[in-house]
Amino acid sequence: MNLPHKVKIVEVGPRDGLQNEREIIPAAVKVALVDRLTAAGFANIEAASFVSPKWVPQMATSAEVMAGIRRRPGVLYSALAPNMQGLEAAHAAGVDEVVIFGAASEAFSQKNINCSIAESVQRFRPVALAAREMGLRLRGSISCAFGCPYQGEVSSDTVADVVGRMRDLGCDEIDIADTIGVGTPRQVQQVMARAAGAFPIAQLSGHFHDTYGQALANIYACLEIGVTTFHSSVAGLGGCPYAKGATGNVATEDVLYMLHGLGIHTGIDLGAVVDAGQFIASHLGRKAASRAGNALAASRAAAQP
Ligand SMILES: CC(C)(COP(=O)([O-])OP(=O)([O-])OC[C@H]1O[C@@H](n2cnc3c(N)ncnc32)[C@H](O)[C@@H]1OP(=O)([O-])[O-])[C@@H](O)C(=O)NCCC(=O)NCCSC(=O)C[C@@](C)(O)CC(=O)[O-]
Repeated sequence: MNLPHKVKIVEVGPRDGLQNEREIIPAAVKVALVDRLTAAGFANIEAASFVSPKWVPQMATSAEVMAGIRRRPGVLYSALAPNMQGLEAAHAAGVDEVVIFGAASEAFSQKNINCSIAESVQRFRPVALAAREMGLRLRGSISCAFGCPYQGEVSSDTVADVVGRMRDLGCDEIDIADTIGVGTPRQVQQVMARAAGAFPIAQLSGHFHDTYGQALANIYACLEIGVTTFHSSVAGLGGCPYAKGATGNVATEDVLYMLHGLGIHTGIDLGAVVDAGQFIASHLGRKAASRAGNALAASRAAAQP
């Protein structure tokens, strides 16, 4: 089986990773995290979210975060924007890419963005048009592509249908998200292959939460069928406030350890990501949820005189 030589990792820790934290994290800590991730070599960092602060209070400091970070030329800084209000705030804050986020589950769509799938597409249409006029890159994200915490099964037909709608809105990239981490490798290949019938596989990305410990296997399964973009979260941070019980995204350190071990180029310095993971974990007062990150940090500490 031929695996790709190069993979793009979108670091989503500062947004997906932190949005679910109960204690409000100072903007300066978020800025320091994004700066560390920039220095580690990511080409794309999801740094902020311009959603209603009543819905996700942790993301209320997004404009402050965007204003504080040290940008490296060529790096894409992304943010969620569910509606025109979010888009305008994201544009004013200087994001490079906005993410419209829908779902393949009607129940989740209602819980997360307070509207049906069809209504969400109507809401995204002016956002997509305006984002184009503003010269912003546009990404679409589809939650619950492998299962839903409210309605259970989700069909691959529905995923492909939503992919088609996101494509018609002009998305440059579309994320197929396992919000609650229930997908398994063969299912993931089937859903991705259906999605690739509606949108080029080179512009699809896999966004896996690791709730059931399947995320690395699912990424490997995606590599086998030609997916080359994945999302991950430093220190395995994360969870969705509207998907109770869902744990964090797959840890970036674990993904990098696997990809580099496979000889796949990412352009990212794993050691610097381990440092970033230890930094944010220590701020949050708990151990990082990355097996490779913690092992590398421990072996480094053991090697010190
Ligand atoms: C979509 C809405 C706004 C609809 O929420 P709504 O209540 O139907 O909206 P509304 O238009 O009636 O507005 C209600 C209030 O929110 C304000 N408002 C409205 N929009 C904004 C905005 N953009 N920025 C700031 N404020 C905003 C608006 O001004 C108003 O304020 P009020 O008049 O009551 O004072 C809401 O449901 C929402 O913000 N949802 C976001 C939920 C969310 O962020 N979830 C987590 C991200 S998705 C995710 O994590 C999944 C993903 C992407 O990672 C992939 C995966 O793993 O599945």
